[in-house]
Amino acid sequence: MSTTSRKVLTLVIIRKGSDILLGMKKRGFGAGKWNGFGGKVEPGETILEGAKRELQEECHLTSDSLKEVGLLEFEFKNDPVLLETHVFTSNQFQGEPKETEEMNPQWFSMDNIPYQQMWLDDKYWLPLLIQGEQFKGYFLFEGHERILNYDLTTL
Ligand SMILES: Nc1ncnc2c1[nH]c(=O)n2[C@H]1C[C@H](O)[C@@H](COP(=O)(O)OP(=O)(O)OP(=O)(O)O)O1
Repeated sequence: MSTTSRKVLTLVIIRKGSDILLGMKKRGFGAGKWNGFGGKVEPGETILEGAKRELQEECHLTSDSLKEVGLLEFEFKNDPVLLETHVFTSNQFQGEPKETEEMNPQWFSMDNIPYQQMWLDDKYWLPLLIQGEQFKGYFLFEGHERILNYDLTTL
């Protein structure tokens, strides 16, 4: 099936020293997985504004220094919607992470990232983000637990 529409999403990975902040998604798409914070960009906001808003809404942190480091496209077999996901990171933020209705935030050591409970693609690109690389990728899923093919390049 060919793509007929695109959804623009954000994904924010906050770093602090040798730790990264992930949230356990409590409901909706990707529930039960650890992930960065983010979601759909709303009409009238820029992608960066959407990333900042989702970070605030999902774990109560603010950051004025989010940097876009990755662009990931996700497709699901037999689903015409392509998810265009803009990945941001920062090690500067204000506030303390707080649980919300959507996410339960937790710091993880970069040596102990819970890849087994994350989206399967994360193990390919998250190490690049941690190393300070910029990247672009495409992942074709069958269901949520199988990658049929992918392409990932550093920029
Ligand atoms: N495959 C994969 N790996 C890593 N991260 C993601 C994916 N697919 C994804 O969708 N994501 C990320 C991108 C976004 O940050 C979230 C999904 O956002 P979602 O919860 O659908 O968007 P919201 O706007 O918060 O949704 P509602 O408000 O409608 O609940 O996962």
